[in-house]
Amino acid sequence: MKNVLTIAGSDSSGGAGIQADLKAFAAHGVFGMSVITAVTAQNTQGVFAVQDITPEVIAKQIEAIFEDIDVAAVKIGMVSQIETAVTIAEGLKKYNAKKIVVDPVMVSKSGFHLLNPAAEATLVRELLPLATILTPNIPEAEVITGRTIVTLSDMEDAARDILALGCKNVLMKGGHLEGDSTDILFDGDNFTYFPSPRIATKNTHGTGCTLSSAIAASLGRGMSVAEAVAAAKEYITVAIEHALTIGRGVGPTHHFYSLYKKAGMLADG
Ligand SMILES: Nc1ncnc2c1ncn2[C@@H]1O[C@H](COP(=O)(O)OP(=O)(O)O)[C@@H](O)[C@H]1O
Ligand SMILES: Cc1ncc(COP(=O)(O)OP(=O)(O)O)c(N)n1
Repeated sequence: MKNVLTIAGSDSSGGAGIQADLKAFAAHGVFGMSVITAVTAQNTQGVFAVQDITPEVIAKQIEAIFEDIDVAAVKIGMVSQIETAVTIAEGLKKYNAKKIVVDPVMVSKSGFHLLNPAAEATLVRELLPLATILTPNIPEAEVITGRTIVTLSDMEDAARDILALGCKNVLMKGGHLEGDSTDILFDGDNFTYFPSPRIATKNTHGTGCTLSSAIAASLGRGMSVAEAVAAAKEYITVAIEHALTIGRGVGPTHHFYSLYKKAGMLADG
């Protein structure tokens, strides 16, 4: 079994962050490991408090894993502070980590700043160049490029700008646009479109975390970037189609629908 690491924040409600990442890893048949960057008090209705983990403890978690275990791929999510981004970059360079998926998490769907705005430039400078693939949503791509993005053509232009900053591939996620939810992969030469009809649901908590972890899991299992994105897009689409009405707000994606169905574990068969 391949070992895949998530470096991200904890979501107490289990829909996003570390918890979503580990569920996605389990559903993809890889062994999940975690470096926790921050602990959030969060549920389906919002984020209510954050405790950042110190750079020393983040560095120790990275050291504990890489000194002992082979890491096939890494996903980076909530980074929160300047020192956090610098510490992660130092650790991943020290251990020559490969197959790195960077989800440049900035603001939760509920509007909470999970990344200190003062740390945006550091994230771009320190972590983006390490990325095998960067997976920004539209608002994140707008912050990174300074562009306004409303069309698929705007997404392509932003992808070109982002790749020029040093990552090897960029997946522009279309969840925040009107109409179909089309994601666009740019590898420096070609644009590949991954369209899906927009699913009518309010339950989209953790969609970005789920997608980036699914990509990391498949990269860790040896797929190419394009294959991993295609597989992850199928996975997130099923996870949103069967998203769970948990809590009073925006419910989480369903990581195990296909597995449970195969095993006859669903109430509706
Ligand atoms: N309502 C929806 N229907 C279908 N796919 C969606 C929907 N919302 C998001 N997605 C997909 O979920 C993934 C995460 O997208 P997005 O919501 O843009 O990211 P984030 O969670 O980081 O804001 C993308 O693959 C996107 O296309
Ligand atoms: C701890 C933590 N990390 C990341 C997020 C953002 O998750 P995302 O997949 O972008 O989904 P939303 O929360 O925006 O629905 C988070 N909320 N918490």
